[in-house]
Amino acid sequence: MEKIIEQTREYLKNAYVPYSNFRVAACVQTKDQLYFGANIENASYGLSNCGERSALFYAYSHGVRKEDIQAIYVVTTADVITTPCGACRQVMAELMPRDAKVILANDDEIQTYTVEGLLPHAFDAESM
Ligand SMILES: O=c1ccn([C@H]2C[C@H](O)[C@@H](CO)O2)c(=O)[nH]1
Ligand SMILES: [Zn+2]
Repeated sequence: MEKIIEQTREYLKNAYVPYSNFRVAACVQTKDQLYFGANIENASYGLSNCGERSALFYAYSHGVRKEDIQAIYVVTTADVITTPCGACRQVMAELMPRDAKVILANDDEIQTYTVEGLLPHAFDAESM
């Protein structure tokens, strides 16, 4: 776990954050691969993409599918552990298994959640 967090931390430098200056890096873990991403902002702020979604979309773009995913790691340098935004929780509920781990880390601490724990009763394909 610490090794993957260290590798993910390397991607903080790739975050494009001219507006918030808040860097987030993420890593999607499958049985045998790691897919990294970082947050990418836009002058039209609402178009900014979080680190979590960057990593998930990158993994899917390389053929990864829901059942392949074991965990997503999310790394910041914030003083407190920050949890994923609502948009990312909804995307995680669509693209990751409910019991997949969401591992959050800053410089001092690691906290582990699940997709279900962060977004219980999610709206999904079965809801329609
Ligand atoms: O869990 C989070 C929370 C925020 N951000 C990004 C969005 C924006 O670029 C910046 C400030 O909200 O951090 C993430 O990438 N992940
Ligand atoms: Zn988000």
